[in-house]
Amino acid sequence: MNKKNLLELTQLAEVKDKITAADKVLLFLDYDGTLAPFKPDPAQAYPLPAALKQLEILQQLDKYTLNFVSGRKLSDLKKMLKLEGVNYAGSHGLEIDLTFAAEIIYPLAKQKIDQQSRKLYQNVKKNYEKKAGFRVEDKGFGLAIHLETTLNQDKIVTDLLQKFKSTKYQVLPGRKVIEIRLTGWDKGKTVEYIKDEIVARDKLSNYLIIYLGDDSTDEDVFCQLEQGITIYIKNESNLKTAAEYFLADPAAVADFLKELVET
Ligand SMILES: O=P(O)(O)OC[C@H]1O[C@H](O[C@H]2O[C@H](CO)[C@@H](O)[C@H](O)[C@H]2O)[C@H](O)[C@@H](O)[C@@H]1O
Repeated sequence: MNKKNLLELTQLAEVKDKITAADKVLLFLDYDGTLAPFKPDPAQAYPLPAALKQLEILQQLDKYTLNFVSGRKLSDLKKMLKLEGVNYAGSHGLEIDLTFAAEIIYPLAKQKIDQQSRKLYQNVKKNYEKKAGFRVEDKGFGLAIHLETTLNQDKIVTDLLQKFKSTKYQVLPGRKVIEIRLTGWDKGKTVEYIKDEIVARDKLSNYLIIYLGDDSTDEDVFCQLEQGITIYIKNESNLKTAAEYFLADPAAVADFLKELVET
């Protein structure tokens, strides 16, 4: 696994050259594990102040457009970041709030969810809400089933995959979490959608996309992005990723954002 640590000088120089050559940088960031260190309670997982400080500066620069893409609910994501003049995508992009759009965009609004899929979703929710060792987060567009321990995670995932097999929902294992969300949309499609909207609105031709993310749902971006800079935030896991570069943790992300400010 020959991944490049972005905070090493050669890598940084490579990235800075690309930034200098572009008229505009579309900077996309995931939230949990990228800007905010993991906490047992999601309500206590705040962005690192050092990262927020740099984001506030970048937001003021004409060169940058800031976009946040998270598995969290849109309202939750906005509450945690509290940044004005930036684009937000919550629920893995199933709810998108663009600064220049009149309304919230729901990419799968037209998709009909059959009775059987709805029923199963509610049953699974109720079932895990009652179980010790689990915490269920209902985000409307999906469930996050948080696990205290990963001991039985594989077995639970297998069971849920079987249950949701012929439904409108997909089951995605993460770090001590299992996400159940609507099929047909992901963070990769979200980034593509937001990029197209910005490019059309600002008539951009010479732009650079940078995406930073830390988990399996961010891999959809790393795999789908045709051009741009992809950065994996490793945290405590290994370097199994399609991203080109890596950073150690949210503190390293804050350092990288500072480098962007200074470029
Ligand atoms: O797309 P992200 O911004 O990375 O969000 C993914 C999920 O993150 C949250 O859960 C994770 O972070 C929590 C806070 O540190 C932690 O308690 C939990 O164990 C992690 O799985 C969030 O609660 C989910 O809704 C997001 O989908």
